[in-house]
Amino acid sequence: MIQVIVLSGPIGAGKSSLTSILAEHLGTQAFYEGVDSNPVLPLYYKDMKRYTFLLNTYLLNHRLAQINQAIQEKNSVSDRSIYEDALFFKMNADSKVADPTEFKIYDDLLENMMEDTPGNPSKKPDLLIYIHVSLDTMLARIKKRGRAFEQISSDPGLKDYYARLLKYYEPWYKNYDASPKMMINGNKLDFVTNMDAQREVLKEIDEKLHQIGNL
Ligand SMILES: Nc1ncnc2c1ncn2[C@@H]1O[C@H](COP(=O)(O)OP(=O)(O)O)[C@@H](O)[C@H]1O
Ligand SMILES: Nc1ncnc2c1ncn2[C@H]1C[C@H](O)[C@@H](COP(=O)(O)O)O1
Repeated sequence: MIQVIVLSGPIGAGKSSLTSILAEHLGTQAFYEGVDSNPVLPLYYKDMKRYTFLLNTYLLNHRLAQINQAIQEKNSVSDRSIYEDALFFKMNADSKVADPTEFKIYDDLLENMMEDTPGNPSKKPDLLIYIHVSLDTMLARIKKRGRAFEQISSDPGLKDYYARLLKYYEPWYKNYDASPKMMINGNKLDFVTNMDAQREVLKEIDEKLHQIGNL
């Protein structure tokens, strides 16, 4: 049986942290998006207009390869869904940072790639876990993690970018219908350092997995 769990949520929400906690709890394999090995990401943060299409093409290829691995495992956990890339791209197209035609071509390609085909396993996840955070939490976590190209201290314009990104997340989650979904309160629950909070989050996820019959 194929069971894939994917995390989703804004930058710094805690997706990678919860991915490793959950995979360890379930005794299953974790898949990470490989930020440090992504050659386009640092270029993107320097020049979003030029690199949005290339970054998303790179990510589409990378995430599809990862999905093909993840669907072979039982209850594998991935630290970001493929569907969120379109959210970033759409936001950039809406604000004229990216070309709307480029977005349309990307979006059609994504839809084609994710379409179920007879005789092949579905690439869609079995559960999407969304970590909700406020802008303050998001900014604090980005600062705490300290990835150089994400820091507002070196590029103050990123504050507005992060605020806009957050605004795109709420309707995105509301409209997401590719699989069952659930929301975790990433503001309230410090599942990284507080073991009670961690147990609470894992309990919520176990209950959801039982409910959808995947545990
Ligand atoms: N719920 C949480 N409570 C406290 N700190 C957190 C929480 N989630 C993540 N962090 C911290 O915030 C930073 C970003 O977390 P990370 O898991 O890398 O986020 P993401 O993968 O969503 O970008 C890390 O330093 C991590 O330890
Ligand atoms: N599709 C994307 N467009 C722009 N930037 C993206 C996209 N996917 C990921 N990113 C960025 C955001 C962060 O800087 C890193 C990693 O994301 P994280 O939420 O920290 O796991 O990549």
